[in-house]
Amino acid sequence: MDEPSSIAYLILMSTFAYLVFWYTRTRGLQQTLPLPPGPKKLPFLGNNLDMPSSFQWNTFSRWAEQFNSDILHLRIAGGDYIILNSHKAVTDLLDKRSGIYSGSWDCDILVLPYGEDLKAHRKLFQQQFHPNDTALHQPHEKKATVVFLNNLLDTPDDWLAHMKHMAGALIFQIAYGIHIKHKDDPNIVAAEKMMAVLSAAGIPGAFLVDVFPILKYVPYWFPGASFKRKAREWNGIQSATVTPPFMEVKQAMANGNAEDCFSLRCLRNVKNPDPRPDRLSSEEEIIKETAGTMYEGGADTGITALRTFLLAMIRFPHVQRQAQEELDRVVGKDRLPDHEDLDKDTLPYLRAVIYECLRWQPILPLAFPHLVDVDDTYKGYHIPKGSTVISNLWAIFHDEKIYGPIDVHTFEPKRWLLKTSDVERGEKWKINTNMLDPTTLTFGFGRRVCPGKHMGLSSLLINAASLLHSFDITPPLDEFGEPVMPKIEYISGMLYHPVAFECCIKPRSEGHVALVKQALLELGVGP
Ligand code: HEM
Repeated sequence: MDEPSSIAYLILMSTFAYLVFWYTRTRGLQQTLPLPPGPKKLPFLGNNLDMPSSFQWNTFSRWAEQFNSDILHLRIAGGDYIILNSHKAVTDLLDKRSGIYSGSWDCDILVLPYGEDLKAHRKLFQQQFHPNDTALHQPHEKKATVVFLNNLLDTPDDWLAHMKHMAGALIFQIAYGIHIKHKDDPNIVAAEKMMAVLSAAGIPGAFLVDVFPILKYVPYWFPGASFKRKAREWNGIQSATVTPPFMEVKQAMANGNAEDCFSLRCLRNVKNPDPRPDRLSSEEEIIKETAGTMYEGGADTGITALRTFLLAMIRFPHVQRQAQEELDRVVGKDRLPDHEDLDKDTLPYLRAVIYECLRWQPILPLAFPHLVDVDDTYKGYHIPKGSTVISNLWAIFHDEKIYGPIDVHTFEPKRWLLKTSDVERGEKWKINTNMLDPTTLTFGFGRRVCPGKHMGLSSLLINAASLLHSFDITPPLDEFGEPVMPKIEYISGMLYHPVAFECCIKPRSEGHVALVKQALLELGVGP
């Protein structure tokens, strides 16, 4: 061997020896490290019997206290589960180590896309649904809200149906450029059927499999495995829902009369389209699936948030009045609120109300499970590769160290506000930016953070502002004219929404009615 090649050989061998040493050392170290604490595991059964079937976040919080640890380990159906109960643990792992904590389950019944195509889906979102490009969603949000307000004027008791229609119509407009006018539009009917299958309220098993995806491997005949039959049903319905509207866009594009929308923007960039109008190339299939996830990810989450908002407005009338005073001062009575008004410096009280809704009753109390791709260590504990990592957002949102000293179980928007001396503008408050912004938790973490986050928040804000600007929201009256206050009761599920309740939604004045009618005319979106 000549000299240079023997040096190269030596370097190669020492690098190899070092890598072997490092690997065995870290593997050895990891395997000697304990798992995070948690309830005692039974042979074969692990923690299966410890798991409550509802409101799991309360049990996780109790265990965190009992084991004095913000990170817990459970073994359920043979799978490893890591439960994170503090903001620090969630940020350290899911945000800072997002590169290895962003895996996903290939789970049949999950609301959102999982599997190999995930990266392609996210790329399309990044390219064609960018947070700075508000033109793709805000004008449609405004229109959908005005139609919603008008429907409330006509049949206020049907508020939930109107809300669902508004959320569905908005997504169809943005995803496919399709104008949904009637509540029995076949697209909406199909989409609602799809979401009904997913509704955790009706299918506790489905909720459990979302949170504990390993359960999907239990056999069909297993007692309680009815969610598996639902999953089959779901696959068929999902395809029947997302294919027709996408084919409409492809056809309209070929005819040269497609409206600007997410699908069209993506289709324009396709390198290898299938020339047949009723077929899709693999590239087009990915766009179809991605557009489909907009409804799955964006419709029910937004409705859940608005339902909590309405409930809070009924239960806390003084909060409603303060928000209306702010809207009257900033927006006035001659126009409806616009997106430009929704900045946290412009309507700080409204912003505080929305933040408080997101915190008080989190839309997804356990966020979405992530998978860890490799063995890891945290706080001296071993985190096994393949563990499902669950963030207990409920615990974080009710952590007194973060959201105290005002009682964290009380609905109190003032916890978000600081007094200001800007008396000239009539401002009393500004948002306390030192308080942990709930939108950094509500929409998930790291590489998997919700790609519709910007739209989710802006649509929630414009709806809340417009509702309070035009209407008074009060409890229903009984036969003696006495108010019947709805209870603060929630249904345990992946999406956390209140038990059905009634409310009175009345226009604040004739002037407010006229404003809605006028806006409807101006936007050219007659009922
Ligand atoms: C208030 C409204 C919304 C909430 C609370 C919400 C929340 C979430 C959460 C928690 C996740 C999982 C993030 C993670 O794994 O860490 C997610 C993912 C997702 N969201 Fe949203 N979202 C909302 C609105 C929307 C909207 C309007 C759209 C689309 C137009 C959307 C589309 C999606 C999609 C496609 C995913 C899957 C992303 C992935 O798995 O990579 N969401 N959302």
